[in-house]
Amino acid sequence: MPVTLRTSVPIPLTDQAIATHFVSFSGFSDGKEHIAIIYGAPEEQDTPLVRIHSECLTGDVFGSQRCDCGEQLQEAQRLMAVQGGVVLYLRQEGRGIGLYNKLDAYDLQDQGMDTYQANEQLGFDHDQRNFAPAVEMLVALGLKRIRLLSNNPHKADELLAAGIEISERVDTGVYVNQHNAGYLKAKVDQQAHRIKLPISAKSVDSQ
Ligand SMILES: Nc1nc2c(ncn2[C@@H]2O[C@H](COP(=O)(O)OP(=O)(O)OP(=O)(O)O)[C@@H](O)[C@H]2O)c(=O)[nH]1
Ligand SMILES: [Zn+2]
Repeated sequence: MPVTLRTSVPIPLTDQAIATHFVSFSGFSDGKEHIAIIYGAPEEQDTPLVRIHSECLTGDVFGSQRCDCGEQLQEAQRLMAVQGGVVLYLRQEGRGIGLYNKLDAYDLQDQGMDTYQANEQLGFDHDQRNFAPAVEMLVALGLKRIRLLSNNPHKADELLAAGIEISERVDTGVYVNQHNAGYLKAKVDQQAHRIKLPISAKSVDSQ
């Protein structure tokens, strides 16, 4: 059964003049409530900007500085307020391990492990995410050619393998601070994320 559109509801957002709609879907195989936030009319653009964002309650909602998720989401919103686009918000908290396990993983990182080792210590893959729901949402929305706002090359690879054309890979800004420097370094060193870290951050331990 293909994933299909369920409802599209206008939800005006603070400080945004552009029309925004929250779109729900039917038929996700993982049973989760993934959501698309539509800015303007991306279906009328040749190559709309798309941000595939994995849920991060700590960063997205509360502004945690242990990661860069909150800033990346705000950047996506700022860009899309001007040029339109789509945020695909995937309910894959903690790279797919869930919130409580992510907090356990933070505990292990405070004992010296890096973000990927901590996942494995807890019995998970280093990254448990599945980007098929993002592809399914793009197809249901009729968007097969996009500009992808992400530093993660694996996301782009998975979209390409699923037949989505990426006309441009747009890197996000670099949001480094004293609490997330090790985490960002691990993403660069181990997963080839395209984050240009300042030299001071390159010298910290991976976390
Ligand atoms: N398991 C685990 N998940 C984390 C940790 N820090 C952040 N996350 C989760 O990681 C996800 C974001 O993934 P990242 O690897 O930071 O970035 P990305 O989405 O792959 O890449 P970008 O598109 O460039 O943002 C969110 O679901 C966060 O909740 C951590 O230390 N452990
Ligand atoms: Zn985060």
